[in-house]
Amino acid sequence: MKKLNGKIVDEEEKKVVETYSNGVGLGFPHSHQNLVVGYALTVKKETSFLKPNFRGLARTKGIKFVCIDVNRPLSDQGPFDVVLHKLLAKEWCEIIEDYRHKHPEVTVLDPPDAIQHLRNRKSMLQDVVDLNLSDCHGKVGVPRQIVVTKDPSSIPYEVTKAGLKLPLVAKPLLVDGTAKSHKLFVAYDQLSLAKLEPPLVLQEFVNHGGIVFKVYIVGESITVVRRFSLPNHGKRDLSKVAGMYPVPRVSSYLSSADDADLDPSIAEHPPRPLLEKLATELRRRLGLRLFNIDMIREHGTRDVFYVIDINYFPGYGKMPDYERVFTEFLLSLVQSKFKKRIATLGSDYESFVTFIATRVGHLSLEDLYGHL
Ligand SMILES: Nc1ncnc2c1ncn2[C@@H]1O[C@H](COP(=O)(O)OP(=O)(O)OP(=O)(O)O)[C@@H](O)[C@H]1O
Ligand SMILES: O=P(O)(O)O[C@H]1[C@H](OP(=O)(O)O)[C@@H](OP(=O)(O)O)[C@@H](O)[C@@H](O)[C@@H]1OP(=O)(O)O
Ligand SMILES: [Mg+2]
Ligand SMILES: [Mg+2]
Repeated sequence: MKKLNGKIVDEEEKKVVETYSNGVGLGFPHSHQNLVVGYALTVKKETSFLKPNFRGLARTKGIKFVCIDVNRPLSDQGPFDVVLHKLLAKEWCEIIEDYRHKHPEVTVLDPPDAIQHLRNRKSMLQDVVDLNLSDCHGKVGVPRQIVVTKDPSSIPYEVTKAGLKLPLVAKPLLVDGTAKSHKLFVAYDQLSLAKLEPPLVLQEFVNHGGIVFKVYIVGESITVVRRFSLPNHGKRDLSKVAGMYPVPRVSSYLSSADDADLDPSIAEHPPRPLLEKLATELRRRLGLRLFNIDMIREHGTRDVFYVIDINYFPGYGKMPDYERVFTEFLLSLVQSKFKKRIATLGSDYESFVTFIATRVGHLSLEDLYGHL
């Protein structure tokens, strides 16, 4: 640790600051704006997301991250331009909701009730169902599933009634950030289903060639990575297999499947127009800007996809180039805020400011707007 500009910084962060301050790297113009981003994250998330490289790059663009003290009133802290948060406590949701209403000038990422929608594995997929994306360079649906809230002994009956085909993936209904909420099982026979612990969703297993596409959304940006997933089950194996098997967390591992030597018909990314449409619609319907979509391609097809999971503020630290993507995203939030301010002043004023800005090369639009 060393001191830089009066602040203690990590050696690695300092190196990044120096590199980008010398004009090497990103290629976006130097900015003099100061953007204060307050964050309320678990220590685990802070470590995996706010890595020195990212902090350093953001700093060169005038972005400062400030840790929110959840034990002190939020309005006494800051002032913030943006608040990033992923904490689960109910009290926190109330605090942040109240803060949003009292401070409409602050961009809160994202609204707590919209995040809450993703905390239930049924409601998280409902918007994909409603979207009915069937003719956009491919088809996107969700696997057939039922929700079981009580009486595990009734599960075999419910499964038969709904006509679900084995094997089934059993997932805890609520995703509450605990390790337990990520404990999944694949059930191969009706009897073992009765041993499961509700509340849960039972979802048909879809053969997909062992690859899952993680589609990361950061505002308008979409990044797709491939990860290893569960292998296909064969029809012949099915008659021999019984019981319930825990799902290993293979797809959470850092090792990406992007460089693996894969069958192109399995590895080919979902078509870009399909992803654009899906992301745009989900962003709007969910009212979220930071999430990821786990998608699989039905084995043997080219364009039939299933969304199996949507996560709020996922592990962006594992996303390639996330430092640049996030920095640009945070800067774009300020720009759109300025544009909104100008719009409220009327179109003549907007043309005037644009005219001045384009002629005063060394001043950025933000510098000018800052005086409004
Ligand atoms: N319906 C399905 N058919 C086939 N495989 C599935 C299905 N659902 C889940 N899987 C496999 O199980 C893994 C975990 O499932 P899922 O993503 O729903 O769980 P999660 O605990 O929410 O994971 P995350 O860590 O992404 O939040 C998937 O990445 C995929 O490999
Ligand atoms: O860090 P968090 O606690 O938010 O954990 C999230 C984890 O991110 P991490 O990689 O930073 O651990 C994510 O991994 P990726 O799929 O994006 O790889 C994913 O598993 C989320 O579902 C987890 O959120 P949760 O569902 O538990 O709330
Ligand atoms: Mg997942
Ligand atoms: Mg998940």
